[in-house]
Amino acid sequence: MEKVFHLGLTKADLKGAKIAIVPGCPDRAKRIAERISTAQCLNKTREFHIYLAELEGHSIVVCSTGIGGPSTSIAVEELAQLGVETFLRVGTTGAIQPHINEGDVLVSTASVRLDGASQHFAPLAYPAAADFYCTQAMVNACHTVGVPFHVGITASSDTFYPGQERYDTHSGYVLKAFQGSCQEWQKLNVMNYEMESATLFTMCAAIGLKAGCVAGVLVNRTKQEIPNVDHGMVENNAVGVVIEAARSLIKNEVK
Ligand SMILES: O=P(O)(O)O[C@H]1O[C@H](CO)[C@@H](O)[C@H]1O
Ligand SMILES: O=c1cc[nH]c(=O)[nH]1
Repeated sequence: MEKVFHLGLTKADLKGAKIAIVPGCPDRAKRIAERISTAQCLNKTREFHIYLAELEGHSIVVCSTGIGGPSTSIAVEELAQLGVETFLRVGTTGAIQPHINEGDVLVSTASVRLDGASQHFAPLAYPAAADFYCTQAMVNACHTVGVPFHVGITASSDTFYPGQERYDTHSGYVLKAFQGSCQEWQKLNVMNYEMESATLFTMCAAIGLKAGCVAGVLVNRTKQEIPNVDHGMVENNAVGVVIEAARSLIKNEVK
């Protein structure tokens, strides 16, 4: 098989891996892979840093997606061409409900589609829903790891600033379409904002793949805009959950 366009890998490179852990941040990909086992770096190209590790005797890929839907859709498409069937995103996030604390872990059941890329896979009426079994594995993993967690709906935006209604910007202006949107999502019981899950959930459901998403809370937007929490602690909590979720999916699949 030829190498896929962006990731520059062939099917043989993945050694039969069926599960990918997909963080946004390239540096996080390395830390996750090394926390799982001795890890092999398969490639580093653009925002895609790809590692192969071994979990429960099976190969597992860790591949960063970069920020946002377009690059996420490339990583998912090309990993699927290489044989991956299940995608577990682990990210960071901003909470918008007052009862959620920094460091808590949020498991997304579905996402508000404030992205553009998902509309290249299915019309807006189609839900951005996580796979049930991936979500169940994430929730069970939260119990196993023993972190405070919340389960619910995420707003997933193409932009970090206007789409998440941030006024602490160069212009201070937010397009009318987004003015009041954060309060609307709060009233509709949305837990948080991040930037990839809408694309990930929609494309995976539409093309017959499975996806779940967990995120560590860096900031609670009802209190402040700039995080002042230990990023390492936030990442550790969420990464611990995604690794345990992957472990249980492998064990249950394989038996
Ligand atoms: O920490 P990651 O996985 O990158 O996720 C979140 O952080 C980035 C924005 O700072 C976006 O990618 C958002 O989804
Ligand atoms: O507020 C936040 C924090 C992290 N990532 C986001 O997309 N939003």
